[in-house]
Amino acid sequence: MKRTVYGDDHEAYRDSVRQFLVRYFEPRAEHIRADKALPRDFWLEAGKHDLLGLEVPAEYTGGDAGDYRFNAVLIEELAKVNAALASSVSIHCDVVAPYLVQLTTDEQKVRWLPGVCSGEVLTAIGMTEPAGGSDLAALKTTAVRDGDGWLLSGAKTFITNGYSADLVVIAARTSPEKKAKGITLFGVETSLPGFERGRKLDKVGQDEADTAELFLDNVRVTDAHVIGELDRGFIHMMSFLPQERLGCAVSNLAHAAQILVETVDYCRERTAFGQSIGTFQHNKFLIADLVTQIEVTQAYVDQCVAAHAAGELTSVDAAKAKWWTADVQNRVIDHCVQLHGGYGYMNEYRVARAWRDARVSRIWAGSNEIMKELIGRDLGF
Ligand SMILES: CC(C)(COP(=O)(O)OP(=O)(O)OC[C@H]1O[C@@H](n2cnc3c(N)ncnc32)[C@H](O)[C@@H]1OP(=O)(O)O)[C@@H](O)C(=O)NCCC(=O)NCCSC(=O)C1=CCCCC1
Repeated sequence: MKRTVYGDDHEAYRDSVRQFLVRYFEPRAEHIRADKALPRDFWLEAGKHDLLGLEVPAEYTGGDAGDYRFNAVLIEELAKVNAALASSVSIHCDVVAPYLVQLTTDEQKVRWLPGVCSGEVLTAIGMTEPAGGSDLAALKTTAVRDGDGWLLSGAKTFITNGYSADLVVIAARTSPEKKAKGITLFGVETSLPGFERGRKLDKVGQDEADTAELFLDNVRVTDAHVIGELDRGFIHMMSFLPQERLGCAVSNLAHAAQILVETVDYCRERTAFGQSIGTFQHNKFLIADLVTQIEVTQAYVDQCVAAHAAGELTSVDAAKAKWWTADVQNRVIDHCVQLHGGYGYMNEYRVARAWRDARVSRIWAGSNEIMKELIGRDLGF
């Protein structure tokens, strides 16, 4: 079935992203995987090729696409090549950028956005802490008034891009007595005294995206670092999380769809008992089942993308898309491993790495259980 959500301009952008990845990512993929981070020159090239500033107005040297469908095209193409690449790049230009564009003063925009678009200022967001991720309103990092500034102290963990970032949006508690209504966001330059990065965390998958612990020990910032309104940080995060979750859904599905395409090719070529393995009824029916799961899910995700482009996506729509695609992705790729037989368990095979990469989709950016909690609450339970 022809997908109708994207027009000719989106497809032209898709082609340019593909060409960029063939030229600048694929030849270096093994080195990037071993290094467990995207190198800075990759980010700088991505900046030159208009990959990083889709959310950013042109006056701050962004692309000013003004249409979420370009973001979705970018995420799809990244995820088809590599799930971790999609995670790392989308945190920068699809997750953090909206905070820096929609909640900042003109002075902050001038200070941060040109570097965000060029790849000179790499970003991350610090929500999750060692003591908790799902219960976001209970975060413990503090921001205490100190003269005309603030002193930030605490720890963040599982921060995508945290090891390389130059600017991190940190959620900190400004009013201890008010749980959700006492959190403020700060744009914190990682060069500030008292800001330290911990280890580059050793994950099960998603090797190409760096993930780190961050420590803040009395990091002094000014009011010019406050992003959005004082004590409304939780509400700001709640209003941007649907876009992050939709981005995860787009990525989850594109990743699984691509691995399935490659697996179907494998099933055509691989023979056993004198015939291609795709022709065995068990495998034929399984492939039919998997293709159907992908295509039917694609229709819902495309509908969510169109709704978000029109400003109509609800947090519940995004929650449904995120948990469902995470399950589809894991189920489909697990079957793809099985269809590859022993090769499917070898790390040198893409399908094996995809299987490791997919597992986190059910955990991060709001676990499947938190997504179902949101859907259940919406039904009045
Ligand atoms: C959904 C959730 C569990 C909700 O929490 P509670 O039950 O504590 O809060 P609750 O009772 O829902 O609300 C508090 C107040 O706040 C108001 N409000 C909420 N949303 C909004 C809103 N949109 N606008 C205005 N007000 C809002 C609410 O009305 C309430 O006010 P009230 O006290 O009644 O006066 C939330 O905490 C969550 O979502 N966790 C997952 C975090 C999570 O997703 N990390 C992910 C970190 S990022 C990550 O892991 C990665 C992403 C991608 C790749 C790398 C890793």
